Amino acid sequence: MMVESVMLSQFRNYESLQLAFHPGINLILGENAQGKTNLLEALYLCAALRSFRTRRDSEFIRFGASQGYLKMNLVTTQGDDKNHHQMEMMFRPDQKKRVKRNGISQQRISDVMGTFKAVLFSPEDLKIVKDSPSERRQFMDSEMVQVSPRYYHTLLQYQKIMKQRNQLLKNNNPKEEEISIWDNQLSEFGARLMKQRHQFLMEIEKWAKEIHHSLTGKKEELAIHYQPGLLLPPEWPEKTPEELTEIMEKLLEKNRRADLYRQTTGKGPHRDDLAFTINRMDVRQYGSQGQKRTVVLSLKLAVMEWMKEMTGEYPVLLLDDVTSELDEGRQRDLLEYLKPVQTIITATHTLPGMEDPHRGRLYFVEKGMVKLSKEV
Ligand SMILES: Nc1ncnc2c1ncn2[C@@H]1O[C@H](COP(=O)(O)OP(=O)(O)OP(=O)(O)O)[C@@H](O)[C@H]1O
Repeated sequence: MMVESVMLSQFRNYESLQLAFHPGINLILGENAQGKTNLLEALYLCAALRSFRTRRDSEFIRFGASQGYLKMNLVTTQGDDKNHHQMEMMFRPDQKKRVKRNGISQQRISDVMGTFKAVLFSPEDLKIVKDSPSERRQFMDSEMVQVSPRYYHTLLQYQKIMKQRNQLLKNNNPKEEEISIWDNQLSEFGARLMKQRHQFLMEIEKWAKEIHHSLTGKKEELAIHYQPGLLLPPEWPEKTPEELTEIMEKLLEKNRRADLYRQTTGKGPHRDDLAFTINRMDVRQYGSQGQKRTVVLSLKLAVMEWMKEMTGEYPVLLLDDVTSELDEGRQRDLLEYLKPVQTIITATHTLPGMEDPHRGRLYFVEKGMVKLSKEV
Protein backbone atom coordinates (compact mmCIF):
# COMPACT_ATOMS: atom_id res chain seq x y z
CA MET A 1 0.00 0.00 0.00
CA MET A 2 1.33 3.39 -0.89
CA VAL A 3 0.22 7.01 -0.68
CA GLU A 4 1.07 8.67 -3.97
CA SER A 5 0.00 12.18 -3.11
CA VAL A 6 -2.10 14.31 -0.84
CA MET A 7 -3.85 17.59 -1.38
CA LEU A 8 -5.02 19.81 1.48
CA SER A 9 -7.12 22.93 1.27
CA GLN A 10 -7.96 24.99 4.36
CA PHE A 11 -7.02 21.99 6.52
CA ARG A 12 -5.59 22.87 9.97
CA ASN A 13 -2.73 25.35 9.33
CA TYR A 14 -2.48 24.45 5.60
CA GLU A 15 -4.09 26.95 3.26
CA SER A 16 -3.23 24.88 0.23
CA LEU A 17 -0.85 21.96 -0.18
CA GLN A 18 -0.10 19.47 -2.92
CA LEU A 19 2.48 16.86 -2.02
CA ALA A 20 3.79 13.70 -3.70
CA PHE A 21 5.37 10.93 -1.62
CA HIS A 22 8.32 8.61 -2.12
CA PRO A 23 7.66 4.84 -1.88
CA GLY A 24 10.34 4.54 0.83
CA ILE A 25 11.06 6.85 3.74
CA ASN A 26 9.50 10.32 3.73
CA LEU A 27 11.13 12.40 6.41
CA ILE A 28 9.17 15.53 7.29
CA LEU A 29 11.34 17.97 9.17
CA GLY A 30 10.39 21.19 10.86
CA GLU A 31 10.47 23.12 14.08
CA ASN A 32 7.67 22.85 16.64
CA ALA A 33 4.13 23.95 15.69
CA GLN A 34 4.79 24.19 11.93
CA GLY A 35 2.30 21.56 10.70
CA LYS A 36 4.13 18.23 10.76
CA THR A 37 1.54 16.42 12.88
CA ASN A 38 -1.30 18.13 10.99
CA LEU A 39 -0.03 16.46 7.83
CA LEU A 40 0.13 13.02 9.46
CA GLU A 41 -3.33 13.61 10.92
CA ALA A 42 -4.71 14.16 7.41
CA LEU A 43 -3.16 10.88 6.23
CA TYR A 44 -4.36 8.95 9.28
CA LEU A 45 -7.89 10.31 8.79
CA CYS A 46 -8.07 8.52 5.45
CA ALA A 47 -7.32 5.20 7.20
CA ALA A 48 -9.24 5.40 10.47
CA LEU A 49 -11.89 7.90 9.30
CA ARG A 50 -11.27 9.68 12.59
CA SER A 51 -8.41 11.63 14.04
CA PHE A 52 -6.05 10.50 16.79
CA ARG A 53 -6.31 13.97 18.35
CA THR A 54 -9.91 15.05 18.28
CA ARG A 55 -13.45 13.82 17.77
CA ARG A 56 -14.60 17.18 16.40
CA ASP A 57 -14.31 17.36 12.63
CA SER A 58 -14.76 21.14 12.70
CA GLU A 59 -11.27 21.46 14.23
CA PHE A 60 -9.77 20.46 10.87
CA ILE A 61 -11.11 23.60 9.20
CA ARG A 62 -8.44 26.29 9.02
CA PHE A 63 -9.14 29.20 11.38
CA GLY A 64 -11.29 31.76 9.53
CA ALA A 65 -12.17 29.44 6.60
CA SER A 66 -15.71 28.21 5.92
CA GLN A 67 -14.75 24.65 4.96
CA GLY A 68 -11.81 22.30 4.77
CA TYR A 69 -10.92 19.64 2.21
CA LEU A 70 -8.46 16.79 1.78
CA LYS A 71 -7.75 14.40 -1.06
CA MET A 72 -5.45 11.40 -1.12
CA ASN A 73 -4.34 9.29 -4.06
CA LEU A 74 -3.18 5.84 -3.10
CA VAL A 75 -2.23 2.60 -4.76
CA THR A 76 -2.79 -0.91 -3.49
CA THR A 77 -0.96 -3.99 -4.76
CA GLN A 78 -2.38 -7.50 -4.99
CA GLY A 79 0.14 -9.86 -6.60
CA ASP A 80 1.00 -8.22 -9.94
CA ASP A 81 -2.11 -6.02 -9.91
CA LYS A 82 -1.95 -2.40 -8.92
CA ASN A 83 -5.15 -0.51 -8.11
CA HIS A 84 -5.45 3.23 -7.81
CA HIS A 85 -7.91 4.81 -5.36
CA GLN A 86 -8.84 8.27 -4.33
CA MET A 87 -10.20 9.35 -0.96
CA GLU A 88 -11.75 12.78 -0.41
CA MET A 89 -13.11 14.41 2.72
CA MET A 90 -14.97 17.66 3.13
CA PHE A 91 -15.41 19.37 6.46
CA ARG A 92 -18.01 22.03 7.27
CA PRO A 93 -18.75 23.55 10.68
CA ASP A 94 -21.56 21.74 12.55
CA GLN A 95 -21.86 19.03 9.91
CA LYS A 96 -20.67 15.48 9.70
CA LYS A 97 -17.71 15.13 7.36
CA ARG A 98 -18.53 14.09 3.80
CA VAL A 99 -16.47 11.22 2.43
CA LYS A 100 -15.96 10.20 -1.20
CA ARG A 101 -14.14 7.20 -2.55
CA ASN A 102 -13.13 7.27 -6.20
CA GLY A 103 -15.42 10.26 -6.70
CA ILE A 104 -18.52 8.59 -5.22
CA SER A 105 -20.10 9.87 -1.99
CA GLN A 106 -20.12 7.25 0.76
CA GLN A 107 -22.92 7.21 3.30
CA ARG A 108 -21.56 4.52 5.55
CA ILE A 109 -18.14 4.68 7.17
CA SER A 110 -17.98 0.86 7.08
CA ASP A 111 -17.99 0.94 3.26
CA VAL A 112 -14.81 3.03 3.06
CA MET A 113 -12.98 1.60 6.04
CA GLY A 114 -9.97 -0.40 4.90
CA THR A 115 -9.49 1.34 1.53
CA PHE A 116 -6.35 2.92 2.96
CA LYS A 117 -4.53 1.13 5.77
CA ALA A 118 -2.05 2.84 8.04
CA VAL A 119 -0.37 2.19 11.35
CA LEU A 120 0.39 5.26 13.42
CA PHE A 121 2.87 5.56 16.25
CA SER A 122 2.87 8.88 18.10
CA PRO A 123 4.00 9.95 21.59
CA GLU A 124 0.29 9.81 22.61
CA ASP A 125 0.41 6.04 22.10
CA LEU A 126 2.29 5.63 25.35
CA LYS A 127 -1.21 5.82 26.80
CA ILE A 128 -1.73 2.26 25.57
CA VAL A 129 0.63 1.07 28.27
CA LYS A 130 0.32 3.85 30.85
CA ASP A 131 -3.31 4.88 31.01
CA SER A 132 -6.70 3.29 31.58
CA PRO A 133 -8.04 0.06 30.02
CA SER A 134 -10.13 2.10 27.57
CA GLU A 135 -6.87 3.11 25.82
CA ARG A 136 -5.97 -0.54 25.34
CA ARG A 137 -9.44 -1.38 24.01
CA GLN A 138 -9.17 1.60 21.69
CA PHE A 139 -5.82 0.24 20.46
CA MET A 140 -7.36 -3.15 19.58
CA ASP A 141 -10.44 -1.62 17.99
CA SER A 142 -8.69 0.99 15.85
CA GLU A 143 -6.22 -1.53 14.39
CA MET A 144 -8.74 -4.33 13.86
CA VAL A 145 -11.47 -2.28 12.17
CA GLN A 146 -9.11 -1.32 9.35
CA VAL A 147 -8.63 -4.94 8.33
CA SER A 148 -11.83 -6.64 9.45
CA PRO A 149 -15.25 -5.27 8.43
CA ARG A 150 -16.66 -8.23 10.39
CA TYR A 151 -15.04 -6.91 13.56
CA TYR A 152 -16.31 -3.40 12.88
CA HIS A 153 -19.85 -4.74 12.49
CA THR A 154 -19.60 -6.84 15.69
CA LEU A 155 -18.27 -3.88 17.67
CA LEU A 156 -21.00 -1.52 16.48
CA GLN A 157 -23.73 -4.07 17.21
CA TYR A 158 -22.35 -4.77 20.67
CA GLN A 159 -22.20 -1.05 21.50
CA LYS A 160 -25.70 -0.46 20.17
CA ILE A 161 -27.23 -3.32 22.16
CA MET A 162 -25.41 -2.33 25.34
CA LYS A 163 -26.71 1.21 25.02
CA GLN A 164 -30.26 -0.12 24.74
CA ARG A 165 -29.77 -2.48 27.68
CA ASN A 166 -28.41 0.40 29.79
CA GLN A 167 -31.37 2.54 28.78
CA LEU A 168 -33.70 -0.17 30.00
CA LEU A 169 -31.78 -0.54 33.28
CA LYS A 170 -32.36 3.16 33.90
CA ASN A 171 -36.15 2.73 33.67
CA ASN A 172 -38.14 2.24 36.84
CA ASN A 173 -38.69 -1.47 37.46
CA PRO A 174 -37.79 -2.84 34.04
CA LYS A 175 -39.28 -6.26 33.26
CA GLU A 176 -36.94 -9.24 33.70
CA GLU A 177 -38.05 -10.74 30.36
CA GLU A 178 -37.13 -7.54 28.58
CA ILE A 179 -33.66 -7.52 30.11
CA SER A 180 -33.10 -11.14 29.18
CA ILE A 181 -33.86 -10.39 25.51
CA TRP A 182 -31.03 -7.83 25.52
CA ASP A 183 -28.81 -10.23 27.49
CA ASN A 184 -29.20 -12.81 24.80
CA GLN A 185 -28.22 -10.44 22.00
CA LEU A 186 -25.45 -8.78 23.99
CA SER A 187 -23.94 -12.19 24.76
CA GLU A 188 -24.01 -13.24 21.13
CA PHE A 189 -22.05 -10.17 19.97
CA GLY A 190 -19.94 -10.06 23.15
CA ALA A 191 -18.79 -13.65 22.58
CA ARG A 192 -17.83 -12.84 18.99
CA LEU A 193 -15.97 -9.73 20.09
CA MET A 194 -13.93 -11.62 22.68
CA LYS A 195 -13.13 -14.42 20.23
CA GLN A 196 -11.94 -11.97 17.59
CA ARG A 197 -9.89 -9.90 20.04
CA HIS A 198 -8.27 -13.03 21.43
CA GLN A 199 -7.35 -14.21 17.94
CA PHE A 200 -5.90 -10.78 17.03
CA LEU A 201 -3.81 -10.65 20.20
CA MET A 202 -2.43 -14.15 19.72
CA GLU A 203 -1.35 -13.20 16.23
CA ILE A 204 0.25 -9.88 17.10
CA GLU A 205 1.95 -11.36 20.15
CA LYS A 206 3.84 -13.72 17.86
CA TRP A 207 5.34 -10.73 15.99
CA ALA A 208 5.65 -8.41 18.97
CA LYS A 209 7.73 -10.97 20.93
CA GLU A 210 10.20 -11.35 18.09
CA ILE A 211 10.45 -7.61 17.37
CA HIS A 212 10.80 -6.65 21.03
CA HIS A 213 13.45 -9.30 21.55
CA SER A 214 15.57 -7.89 18.75
CA LEU A 215 14.93 -4.23 19.70
CA THR A 216 16.27 -4.96 23.21
CA GLY A 217 19.37 -6.87 22.14
CA LYS A 218 17.63 -10.18 23.00
CA LYS A 219 17.36 -9.19 26.67
CA GLU A 220 13.59 -8.82 27.06
CA GLU A 221 10.77 -11.34 26.60
CA LEU A 222 7.51 -9.54 25.89
CA ALA A 223 4.13 -11.19 26.46
CA ILE A 224 0.58 -9.90 25.92
CA HIS A 225 -2.21 -11.09 28.20
CA TYR A 226 -5.85 -10.64 27.31
CA GLN A 227 -8.00 -9.95 30.39
CA PRO A 228 -11.67 -10.29 29.46
CA GLY A 229 -14.08 -7.93 31.23
CA LEU A 230 -16.01 -10.78 32.83
CA LEU A 231 -14.90 -13.81 34.77
CA LEU A 232 -14.60 -16.66 32.26
CA PRO A 233 -13.40 -20.23 32.86
CA PRO A 234 -9.69 -20.61 31.97
CA GLU A 235 -10.48 -22.86 29.00
CA TRP A 236 -12.80 -20.26 27.37
CA PRO A 237 -10.67 -19.72 24.24
CA GLU A 238 -11.41 -23.31 23.17
CA LYS A 239 -15.18 -22.77 23.43
CA THR A 240 -17.27 -22.27 20.32
CA PRO A 241 -18.96 -18.87 19.90
CA GLU A 242 -22.29 -20.54 20.82
CA GLU A 243 -20.86 -22.01 24.04
CA LEU A 244 -19.28 -18.68 24.91
CA THR A 245 -22.57 -16.89 24.27
CA GLU A 246 -24.24 -19.21 26.76
CA ILE A 247 -21.51 -18.61 29.37
CA MET A 248 -21.79 -14.83 28.98
CA GLU A 249 -25.57 -14.92 29.16
CA LYS A 250 -25.43 -16.84 32.45
CA LEU A 251 -22.92 -14.34 33.84
CA LEU A 252 -25.14 -11.41 32.84
CA GLU A 253 -28.05 -13.07 34.58
CA LYS A 254 -25.92 -13.57 37.69
CA ASN A 255 -24.95 -9.89 37.65
CA ARG A 256 -28.43 -8.61 36.91
CA ARG A 257 -29.18 -7.45 40.43
CA ALA A 258 -25.95 -5.41 40.55
CA ASP A 259 -26.63 -4.02 37.06
CA LEU A 260 -30.14 -2.96 38.11
CA TYR A 261 -28.73 -1.30 41.18
CA ARG A 262 -26.04 0.58 39.24
CA GLN A 263 -28.30 1.09 36.21
CA THR A 264 -25.55 0.06 33.85
CA THR A 265 -23.96 -3.10 32.43
CA GLY A 266 -21.05 -3.82 34.74
CA LYS A 267 -19.40 -6.77 33.03
CA GLY A 268 -18.55 -7.64 29.45
CA PRO A 269 -15.98 -6.98 26.72
CA HIS A 270 -16.59 -3.23 27.12
CA ARG A 271 -14.50 -3.73 30.28
CA ASP A 272 -11.74 -5.79 28.61
CA ASP A 273 -8.14 -5.02 29.42
CA LEU A 274 -4.67 -6.09 28.34
CA ALA A 275 -1.53 -6.65 30.39
CA PHE A 276 1.97 -6.49 28.97
CA THR A 277 4.82 -8.26 30.69
CA ILE A 278 8.57 -8.12 30.15
CA ASN A 279 10.38 -11.10 31.62
CA ARG A 280 7.15 -11.67 33.59
CA MET A 281 7.13 -8.15 35.09
CA ASP A 282 3.99 -6.06 34.57
CA VAL A 283 5.09 -3.17 32.33
CA ARG A 284 2.01 -1.05 33.16
CA GLN A 285 3.07 -0.97 36.80
CA TYR A 286 6.84 -1.42 36.90
CA GLY A 287 8.15 -0.65 33.41
CA SER A 288 10.52 2.26 32.85
CA GLN A 289 9.56 5.03 30.43
CA GLY A 290 11.96 3.57 27.83
CA GLN A 291 10.56 0.05 28.27
CA LYS A 292 7.01 1.31 27.83
CA ARG A 293 8.00 3.14 24.67
CA THR A 294 9.72 0.05 23.26
CA VAL A 295 6.68 -2.09 24.06
CA VAL A 296 4.43 0.29 22.10
CA LEU A 297 6.87 0.38 19.17
CA SER A 298 6.98 -3.45 19.16
CA LEU A 299 3.17 -3.55 19.24
CA LYS A 300 2.82 -1.11 16.35
CA LEU A 301 5.39 -2.93 14.20
CA ALA A 302 3.63 -6.19 15.05
CA VAL A 303 0.31 -4.74 13.87
CA MET A 304 2.05 -3.79 10.63
CA GLU A 305 3.21 -7.40 10.13
CA TRP A 306 -0.24 -8.68 11.05
CA MET A 307 -1.87 -6.43 8.45
CA LYS A 308 0.62 -7.70 5.85
CA GLU A 309 -0.31 -11.28 6.73
CA MET A 310 -4.04 -10.53 6.62
CA THR A 311 -4.15 -8.46 3.44
CA GLY A 312 -1.04 -9.45 1.48
CA GLU A 313 0.56 -6.01 1.65
CA TYR A 314 2.12 -3.72 4.21
CA PRO A 315 0.10 -0.75 5.45
CA VAL A 316 1.71 2.70 5.39
CA LEU A 317 3.59 3.49 8.60
CA LEU A 318 3.15 6.94 10.15
CA LEU A 319 5.71 7.86 12.83
CA ASP A 320 5.01 11.12 14.61
CA ASP A 321 7.95 12.53 16.46
CA VAL A 322 9.06 9.25 17.98
CA THR A 323 12.50 8.67 16.46
CA SER A 324 14.24 11.30 18.61
CA GLU A 325 13.57 9.08 21.62
CA LEU A 326 15.75 6.33 20.12
CA ASP A 327 19.54 6.38 20.14
CA GLU A 328 21.37 6.48 16.81
CA GLY A 329 21.90 2.72 16.65
CA ARG A 330 18.19 2.02 17.19
CA GLN A 331 17.22 4.69 14.64
CA ARG A 332 19.47 2.96 12.10
CA ASP A 333 18.06 -0.50 12.94
CA LEU A 334 14.51 0.82 12.66
CA LEU A 335 15.07 2.34 9.21
CA GLU A 336 16.71 -0.88 8.09
CA TYR A 337 13.72 -2.88 9.33
CA LEU A 338 11.30 -0.56 7.54
CA LYS A 339 12.86 -1.07 4.09
CA PRO A 340 9.82 -2.76 2.49
CA VAL A 341 7.31 -0.31 4.02
CA GLN A 342 6.35 3.18 2.89
CA THR A 343 6.98 5.29 5.99
CA ILE A 344 6.16 8.89 6.72
CA ILE A 345 8.15 10.23 9.65
CA THR A 346 7.93 13.62 11.32
CA ALA A 347 10.97 14.81 13.25
CA THR A 348 12.88 17.90 14.21
CA HIS A 349 16.24 16.38 13.15
CA THR A 350 17.33 14.18 10.29
CA LEU A 351 17.98 10.46 10.72
CA PRO A 352 21.11 8.38 10.14
CA GLY A 353 21.23 6.52 6.85
CA MET A 354 19.11 9.05 5.01
CA GLU A 355 22.14 9.93 2.84
CA ASP A 356 21.30 6.90 0.68
CA PRO A 357 19.56 8.38 -2.41
CA HIS A 358 17.29 5.33 -2.80
CA ARG A 359 16.08 5.56 0.79
CA GLY A 360 13.58 8.34 0.42
CA ARG A 361 12.91 12.02 0.43
CA LEU A 362 13.28 14.93 2.78
CA TYR A 363 10.67 17.67 3.26
CA PHE A 364 10.81 20.87 5.29
CA VAL A 365 7.66 22.26 6.88
CA GLU A 366 7.35 25.87 7.91
CA LYS A 367 4.12 27.64 8.84
CA GLY A 368 1.94 25.26 6.88
CA MET A 369 4.12 25.27 3.75
CA VAL A 370 6.16 22.26 2.66
CA LYS A 371 9.38 22.53 0.71
CA LEU A 372 10.76 19.46 -0.93
CA SER A 373 14.47 18.95 -0.51
CA LYS A 374 16.51 17.19 -3.20
CA GLU A 375 16.08 13.40 -3.08
CA VAL A 376 18.36 12.47 -0.21
N1 LIG B 1 -7.84 24.61 12.54
C1 LIG B 1 -6.64 25.21 12.53
N2 LIG B 1 -6.44 26.33 11.76
C2 LIG B 1 -5.24 26.93 11.73
N3 LIG B 1 -4.17 26.51 12.42
C3 LIG B 1 -4.31 25.41 13.20
C4 LIG B 1 -5.54 24.72 13.28
N4 LIG B 1 -5.39 23.67 14.12
C5 LIG B 1 -4.11 23.73 14.54
N5 LIG B 1 -3.46 24.77 13.99
C6 LIG B 1 -2.07 25.19 14.19
O1 LIG B 1 -1.19 24.18 13.73
C7 LIG B 1 0.01 24.27 14.49
C8 LIG B 1 0.41 22.92 15.05
O2 LIG B 1 0.77 22.13 14.05
P1 LIG B 1 1.28 20.63 14.36
O3 LIG B 1 0.54 20.05 15.50
O4 LIG B 1 1.25 19.93 13.06
O5 LIG B 1 2.76 20.99 14.85
P2 LIG B 1 4.09 20.16 14.65
O6 LIG B 1 4.82 20.72 13.49
O7 LIG B 1 3.80 18.70 14.64
O8 LIG B 1 4.83 20.60 15.97
P3 LIG B 1 5.50 19.76 17.16
O9 LIG B 1 6.88 19.42 16.70
O10 LIG B 1 5.50 20.79 18.24
O11 LIG B 1 4.63 18.59 17.46
C9 LIG B 1 -0.22 25.17 15.66
O12 LIG B 1 0.48 26.36 15.44
C10 LIG B 1 -1.73 25.38 15.65
O13 LIG B 1 -2.07 26.64 16.10
